Amino acid sequence: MSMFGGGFGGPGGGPGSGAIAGMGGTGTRRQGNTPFAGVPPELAAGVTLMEASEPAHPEPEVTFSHSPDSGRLTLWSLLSGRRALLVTAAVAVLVEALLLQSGPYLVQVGIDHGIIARDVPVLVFAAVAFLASVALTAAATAVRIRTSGRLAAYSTRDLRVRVFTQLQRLSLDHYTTEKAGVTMTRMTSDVEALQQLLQEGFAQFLIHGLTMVVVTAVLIHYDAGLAAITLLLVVPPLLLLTLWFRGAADVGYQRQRDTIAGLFTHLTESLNGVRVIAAHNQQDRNVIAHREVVGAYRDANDHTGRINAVYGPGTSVIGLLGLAALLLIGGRMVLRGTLTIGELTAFVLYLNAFFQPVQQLVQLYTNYQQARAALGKLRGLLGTAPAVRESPGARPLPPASGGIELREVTFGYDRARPVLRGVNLRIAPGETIACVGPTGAGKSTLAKLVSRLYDPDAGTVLIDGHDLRDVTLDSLHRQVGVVPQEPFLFAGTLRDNIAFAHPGAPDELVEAAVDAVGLRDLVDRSPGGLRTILHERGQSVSSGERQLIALARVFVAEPRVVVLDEATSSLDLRSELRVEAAIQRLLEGRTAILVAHRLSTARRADRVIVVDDGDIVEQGTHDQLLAAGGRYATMYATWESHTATK
Ligand SMILES: Nc1ncnc2c1ncn2[C@@H]1O[C@H](COP(=O)(O)OP(=O)(O)OP(=O)(O)O)[C@@H](O)[C@H]1O
Repeated sequence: MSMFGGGFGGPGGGPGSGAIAGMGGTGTRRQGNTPFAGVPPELAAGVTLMEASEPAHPEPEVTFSHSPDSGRLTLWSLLSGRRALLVTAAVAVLVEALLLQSGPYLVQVGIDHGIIARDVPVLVFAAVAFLASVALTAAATAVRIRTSGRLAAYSTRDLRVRVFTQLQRLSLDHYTTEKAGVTMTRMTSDVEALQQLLQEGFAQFLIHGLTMVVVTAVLIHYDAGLAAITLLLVVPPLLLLTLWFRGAADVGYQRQRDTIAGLFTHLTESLNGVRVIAAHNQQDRNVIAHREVVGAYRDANDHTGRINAVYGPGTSVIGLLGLAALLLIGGRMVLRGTLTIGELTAFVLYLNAFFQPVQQLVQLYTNYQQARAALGKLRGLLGTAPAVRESPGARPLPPASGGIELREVTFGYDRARPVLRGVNLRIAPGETIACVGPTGAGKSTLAKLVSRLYDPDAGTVLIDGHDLRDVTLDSLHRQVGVVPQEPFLFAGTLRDNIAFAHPGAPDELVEAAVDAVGLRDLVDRSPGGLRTILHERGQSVSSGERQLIALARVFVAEPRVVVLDEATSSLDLRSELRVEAAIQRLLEGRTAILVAHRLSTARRADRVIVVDDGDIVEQGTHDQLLAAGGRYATMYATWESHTATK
């Protein structure tokens, strides 16, 4: 499915139309010559059969809310949501760990009471019991892998949705400070590190931990003296080595997380800027830069590899030395007749069983460290409060007539350096205001405050007398439409993009938007009409067409107020005239704030305001300002002479 409500199937592919039929664009809008033209008659029977065996995919229960993420993210919070799976996995782990320890005991029984005592039935019993324990262990392992796999899959699915919801909730300031690559790392490798721990790590950790406890108890039961000597020989050096490893691994895995975030950051930036890089012949430099970030990641991996290379073989050597000591001491006890051959064999096997988990635990510890580092980063992201928050008592904005007021508004991206200072402005319902001024003066910032992408540091922005902070964000965004400076198109159909803000929009409204903004040509030229698939970020349409699609999108959303940040990229004269005509049509009967980069747009507005030095320095109609001979008049004269020479 596409990310839009209608999907490729468009409005017809709603619930109940079936997965495959939905892909084909069910209902009245199928087109005979498109790739999604529906199911050919000769395949219909097969498709019905397949649909019958399709599992049900109910509508997802996820709902979006602007309220901050509640609850602290912990490993337990990830697991506790599915208690039945958790209990089943825990029981399977317990059974598996206990069954695994029956092997050496059965070998001892077979040797001492079967072979040495020449008792064939006991030998057969020991062998059959061994087989049965192997079969039962396999069954318990299968149940454990299945349940822990499901547990991990469901928990990380929930976590991904939770993090994604938070990403949707965060306001613009977060995205200007946080790099996209870092966010990508949170959603990919950090979540995967947790998934790995939940899927295998925890179960293995429990199995090996239990094994070590059981084995110690069994060794003491066989011969407390021998167990004490052997364990005293191996446990202290093992403990020292483990303590060293813990400290070194903490640093190593943190470094690994940071360097992979750097790698993703460079990758996403390079992909987004691929055209600029090619146009400026910077591929060489970019490859070198990428080599550096990949190199940092390689160094971090190399570092953790070196630590593991010391710890892994180190524990092996300690284990083997322990075995050698056991052979020597235990062998002498057998010779003295205080220990049987079978007991010594079981002792050797159990000691081996004690060391294998140690090796595994090392691996698990590294896995745990990675997951812990990831958890910390994800917790930070989930705990970030959006700068623009819905107040607890927020009420829906009633249908607005569109009167806007800025009262003593002061705002700065950095509070210490305000971009706007004590701005006052009243806009009557239905009035079009053009905002002009030198670059960096704060025009777009003013527009962003009206659409509540940021909140003022001081003062108030009101719509129909309601402070924007007192109304719900949903109701505000429904009534205030925004056309950004650089329109963003999603991969999907032309229709999906036009009806983005209102996926269920009737066809008549979408068609009206197409005609109103002058997109009819493009629709008629495209092979699939409105169902033509656009490439990611609208790469397959021209920049003028992208602007028209963005205007059509707002037309379909039918807001009362339009905030339009005019694109700075220049178009050819014909496209520019088309965009200007589209803007005129879009603004009919609506309150509008235009950030005008072309003074031809300003000329047509009801009122022009000149923003400079953090405030409105002039305002009036185009003619009034020209007559006043102030800044606007100078700007206009410069603009006119410039366009005349073009
Ligand atoms: N996200 C941001 N973080 C920090 N500073 C910002 C941010 N966005 C804009 N600024 C700064 O705020 C000031 C006003 O920017 P704004 O985009 O409002 O200017 P503008 O008048 O719309 O300019 P232009 O005509 O070039 O679009 C500039 O100095 C700019 O560098």
